[in-house]
Amino acid sequence: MASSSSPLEELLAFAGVKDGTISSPRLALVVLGAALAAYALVFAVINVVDYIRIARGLSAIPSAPGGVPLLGHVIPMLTCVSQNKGAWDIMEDWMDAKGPIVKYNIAGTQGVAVRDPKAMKRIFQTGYKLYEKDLKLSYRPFLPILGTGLVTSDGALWQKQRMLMGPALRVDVLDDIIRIAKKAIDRLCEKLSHHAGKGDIVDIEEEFRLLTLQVIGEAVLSLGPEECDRVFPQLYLPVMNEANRRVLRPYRMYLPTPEWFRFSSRMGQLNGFLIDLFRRRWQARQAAAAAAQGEGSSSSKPKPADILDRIMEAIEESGAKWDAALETQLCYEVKTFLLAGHETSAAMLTWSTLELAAHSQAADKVVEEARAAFGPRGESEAGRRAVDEMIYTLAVLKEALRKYSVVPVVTRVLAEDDPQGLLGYPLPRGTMVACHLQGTHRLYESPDEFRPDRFMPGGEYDQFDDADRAYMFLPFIQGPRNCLGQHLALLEARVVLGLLHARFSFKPAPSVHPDPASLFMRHPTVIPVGPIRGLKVLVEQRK
Ligand code: HEM
Repeated sequence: MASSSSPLEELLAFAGVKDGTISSPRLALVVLGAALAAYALVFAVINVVDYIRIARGLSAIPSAPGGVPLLGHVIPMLTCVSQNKGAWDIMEDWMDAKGPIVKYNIAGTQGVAVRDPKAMKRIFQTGYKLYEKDLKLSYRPFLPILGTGLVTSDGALWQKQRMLMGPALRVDVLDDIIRIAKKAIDRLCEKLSHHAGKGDIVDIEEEFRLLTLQVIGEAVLSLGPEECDRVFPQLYLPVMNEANRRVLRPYRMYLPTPEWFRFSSRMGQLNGFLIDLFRRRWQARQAAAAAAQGEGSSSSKPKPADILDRIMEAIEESGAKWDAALETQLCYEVKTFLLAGHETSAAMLTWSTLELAAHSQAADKVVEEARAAFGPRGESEAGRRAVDEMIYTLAVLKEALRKYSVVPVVTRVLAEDDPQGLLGYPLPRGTMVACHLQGTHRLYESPDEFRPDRFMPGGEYDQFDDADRAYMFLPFIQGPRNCLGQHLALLEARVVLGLLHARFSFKPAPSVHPDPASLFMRHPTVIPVGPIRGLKVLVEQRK
């Protein structure tokens, strides 16, 4: 006859507990297992309670169509790519169907998507401290690169860094940008002159990527074009590519694959390269300051060479100690500038070039402005004032940013309950908020049409209500966390777009782009959003 014992007795027997004496290391396993199970249970209960709290808080908000129990809206998000739509396009469909605010649920993460300018004002301006960066999801794959840099920090650290970095990207550095951008575009034009009129196919999107990286590399670190072309394609670009892959395949962050090891090794080398450069620069500054003091020199400080010099000046003035923590933080900031500052600008230039190829009158106006500022063949240097007068070129760039929303969505997560909430709906702590910049940009008349005049004085943009206007154009968002590089980006792009078109005209290569309609289709998975098949062009000298 089989003996019948209870599960508890069996567990005690497995653990070796006999007659109140402990006789086996199996007990440790049982205790560990029990502790893990208890932890998992508590974790699950907390999550369920939290889920219910957020669901209740969002109950009055219209739900996005297409959700199913448990998975929520995961399926439309995963299947949209097969229709050449991005997750952001699906969100826009939701708002078209349900209004300016909808709630969604992606496998248990509950959020709302909004596109109304009044909601944007709450998120970016009046309530910005409540609406924190979402580091757990959207920015997670980029954290090894951006760390606690400006884009991915919050609270006191962000405030301190913004105060320190802000001035380095404004004011007089902008004059240097014109010179740096002109050199870069002169080099690209020299390269293009070998292809012009020969039927050669040029990957202009890739050329813009290299050019904007050279500009930011020189503006921030005084790197020459050869050094930029040597260091970045080897270390920085592969790291960025892997981070981008991790957005759709987050498991790549954890699996110790050969790519994972290559990523870590390149990160280490890139950090090493930057920190070595910082140390040499800092020591040179200290040595120069000591020499000047020794000579009793009272001459004024030399003009900073680049953005790094300006940041170091601010560090010296703040009295901060140079140590490993400061080096690491500076490394994050510089990588943030590289990341934030080149692909976005390259995407803006690519779309603008594509639209100018399709709108010859707009191209003629850009050419006219560039020749007025830089001379008939772009041979002269131009000052800030002359470039500021290129207002139509600026309108072209803004219209490209509006029509294509290269950053279509930014996400936030509510740090506390927001009783005022968005569009009359209070929101509970923990809600994800998709600020749908693309949705806002489509609240214009005939949004699919490319009309730079919208951004000319007295144009459609100027006609918006005073209270809303600033929140109707959000490529750089708005408020205290707005893009620190926006003036730099628009200045650089005016020089590049203007001089490029003053010298050449472009036509999408028919052999690569046989279907003209697909030229204007946006990439569904990569931010900043570029054309789905890139942009390969034929080049002609402009008369
Ligand atoms: C067309 C070009 C650009 C676009 C469309 C763009 C767009 C944006 C957007 C949408 C944000 C807000 C991100 C968020 O809140 O989650 C942002 C932030 C930022 N951008 Fe840009 N950006 C551009 C160029 C640049 C350049 C050239 C630089 C630097 C040289 C730069 C540096 C930054 C920094 C440091 C932040 C973080 C600001 C903060 O949180 O305090 N950006 N940018």
